[in-house]
Amino acid sequence: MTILESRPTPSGARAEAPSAPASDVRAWVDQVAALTQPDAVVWCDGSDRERHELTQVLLDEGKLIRLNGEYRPGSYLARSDPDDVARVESRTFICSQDRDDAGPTNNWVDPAEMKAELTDRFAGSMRGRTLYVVPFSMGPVGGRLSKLGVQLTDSAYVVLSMYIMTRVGAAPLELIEAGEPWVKALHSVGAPLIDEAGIRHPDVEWPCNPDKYIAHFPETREIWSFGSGYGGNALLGKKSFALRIASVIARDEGWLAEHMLLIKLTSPVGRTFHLAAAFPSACGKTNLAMLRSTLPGWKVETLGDDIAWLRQGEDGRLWAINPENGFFGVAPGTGESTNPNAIETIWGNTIFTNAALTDDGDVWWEGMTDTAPLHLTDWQGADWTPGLGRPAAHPNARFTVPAAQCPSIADDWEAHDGVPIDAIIFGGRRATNVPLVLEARDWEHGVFLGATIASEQTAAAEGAVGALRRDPFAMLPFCGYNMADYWAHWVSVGERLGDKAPKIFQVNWFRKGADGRYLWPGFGDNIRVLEWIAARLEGTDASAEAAVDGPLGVVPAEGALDVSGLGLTETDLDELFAVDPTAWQAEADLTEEFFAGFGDRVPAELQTQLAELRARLAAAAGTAE
Ligand SMILES: Nc1nc2c(ncn2[C@@H]2O[C@H](COP(=O)(O)OP(=O)(O)OP(=O)(O)O)[C@@H](O)[C@H]2O)c(=O)[nH]1
Ligand SMILES: O=C([O-])CC(=O)C(=O)O
Ligand SMILES: [Mn+2]
Repeated sequence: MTILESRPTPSGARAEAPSAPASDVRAWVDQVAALTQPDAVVWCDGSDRERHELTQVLLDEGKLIRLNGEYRPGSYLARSDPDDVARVESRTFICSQDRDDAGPTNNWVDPAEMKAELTDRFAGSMRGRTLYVVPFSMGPVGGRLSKLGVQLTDSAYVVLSMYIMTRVGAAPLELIEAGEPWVKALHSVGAPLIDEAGIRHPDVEWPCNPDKYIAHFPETREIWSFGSGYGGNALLGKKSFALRIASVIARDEGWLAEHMLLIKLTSPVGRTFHLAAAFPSACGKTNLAMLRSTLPGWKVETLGDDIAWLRQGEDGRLWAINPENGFFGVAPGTGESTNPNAIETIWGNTIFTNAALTDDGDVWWEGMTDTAPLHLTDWQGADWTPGLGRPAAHPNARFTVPAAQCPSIADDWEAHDGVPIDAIIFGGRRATNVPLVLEARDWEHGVFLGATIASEQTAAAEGAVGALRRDPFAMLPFCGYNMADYWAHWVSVGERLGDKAPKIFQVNWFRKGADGRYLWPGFGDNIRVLEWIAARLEGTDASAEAAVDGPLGVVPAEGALDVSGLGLTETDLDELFAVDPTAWQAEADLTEEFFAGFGDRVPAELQTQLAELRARLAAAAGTAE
C-alpha cells in the first residue's frame, strides 16, 4: 500500500488521528486510501489552527480569493467550474436492493452494480491530492436526536464548508469510537493530479469531473459522491445524509427527516409557537427562517433554515432539531430590504461561492442593493458592467456561514431535545391557483396537501427554471425511499401523535396578478400570515371566528388577515385567495395521474382525500353557477 499518514500536509495539519480512531473507521480510511491513492491522509480535528491552515492552502492554490477584511473579515470567494453550480438530480441515485424501494421519483441502480462502477471511478481519483477524514455530528454532539458520520474527501473547500455546516472534530469521533452508529460518506472531486503514467498535472481553480455520481446506499447507510464540488452534491452531511439517508433511518425508527426550516414565533403578549415549514429549494425557507416582522410586537427567531429532524417526545408531542450548524443560503435576492438578518449574519467568516467580486474586494449579487456597482468581476472572473444582459452572480450563488452569527438565532437553537412543534407549513412557488394561506382540515388532509405540492423549478438544481413540477413535501430530490411509502409513513406518524399532532398549513408567497407582478409583498410581511396561523393555534373562540371553510381547506375569514397599510386593492386580495373550481378540477386530474405513477403503494387515506377534494370542488362549482 502507498505510504499514508506520513507527509504532514497541508503545512503541518495533523497527520495522526486526534485520538486513536475506531478501528472500523481506520479500516475504512485505509481501504479508501488504497483505492483512491492520495499523497497523504489527514485526520481533521475541527480546530481553528487547522481551519487557518486549510484556508491558506486554498489561497495558495488560487481556489479561494480573500475578501477585503475591512468589509468582510475572515471571508472568501470561490468560483466554481461553470458546469458545477447546482445539484445534479439526474445523476443522484438511490441504490436500494429492491428497485421499488427507491420508487418512481428516484434514479435507481442496483447497489452492487453501482459500487462496481464507482469503484472504477474512485480508483486513483485522489492521486496527487490529500484525503481528509472529517468526523462530524448532525445535531448537537450527543443530542438525543443527533446522528454521526465521517466524510472522506479530497477537497479542502469541502472540509472548510463542513466545518461551518456540521460539528466536526474529536467529540463526534469519540462517540463513534464508543460504538455509536455512523454514516460513511465518501467524496472525491474526481480530478486526480497525477495521471496513469505518473505525470503530475497542474491543478485548476475548481477541480471536478464532467461525470458525476451522487449515490446513496440506504440499507448500508452509505454515500458515495463523485465528480462535483458544489455544496448540495459534496457537503454530504446536508442533503445526502440529513435528508436522503436520514429519511430512511427515520422511516425505520419512526421519526421524520424533512426539508424544513424551524422558527420560534412570539406574539405581542408573549405567547410562543414553534413552526416547521417545507418549501422546495430556493422557495423562501431561509427568508422565512430569518423574518423580521413588519407588525409591531411580533418576533421570529431562527432555529434552522433548511433541514429539520422531528421525533415524538415523551410528552407525546412532536419535537424537532435543526441538524445543521450553518446556513448554505441562496445569495441572489438577499438584501437589506428583503432579508436584513441574513445580511447581518454574513458580516464575516463566510465562504461565498459564485458571487460577483467588487473592485474593492467585497462580494455582490443581484438583489443585494437596488443598483449594481458600475464595475464588477462576475462569477466566472470576467469583467462586468450593468446592462450587459447577464447576471454578475450566478442565480444559485451561495453563502456558507455559521448559524451562530445570525442575529435572530434563538437561544435554544442547539437544545439537545429540540423544540415542540405547534404547526407545520407546506409551500411552493405558484404563480396561479394556490391561495396565500390555508389550513388543513386535519392531519390526513395536511399529508394530502404536502403530497400534492407543485412548484416552479428554480436554479438550485439543473433543469428548466420556471417549469412546474410536483415536489411532494419539498422532498422530491431528497427522499431516500419510495415516495408513496414516505406518505404512508407520514400518515402513521399522525396516527401515533393523535390529538397532540401539530396543525398543518399551506402557503404561497408567489401568486401573480394578470399583469405578472407578485400580488403579495412577502418577506417581512409574511408575519401577517404567521399571525393568522398563531390565531388558529390558540384554539379559542376567536380562533374559530378567524376562519371559514373553503373547497381547498380552511381560509381566513373576512378581515381576519391583517393587510392594513399594504395598499392591496380589493381585487388583489380576491385574487390572492381565488379558487377556480375548473382549474382545480384539472389539478385534481393531474394529482390522480401523479398518484397513478406509484401504483397501489399510495396510501388509501390520500385517495380518499382526493375524492373529497373533488366532491368539494363540484359543490363549489355548483354554488358558483
Ligand atoms: N417574492 C418573494 N420572494 C421571496 C420570498 N421569500 C424568499 N423569496 C426569494 O426566493 C429566493 C430563495 O429564497 P430562500 O429563502 O433562499 O430559499 P430556500 O428555500 O431557503 O432555498 P434552498 O437553500 O435552496 O433550500 C430568493 O431570491 C428570495 O429573495 C417572498 O416572501 N416573496
Ligand atoms: O442542497 C443545496 O444545494 C442547497 C439547498 O439547500 C437546496 O437545493 O435545497
Ligand atoms: Mn434546501
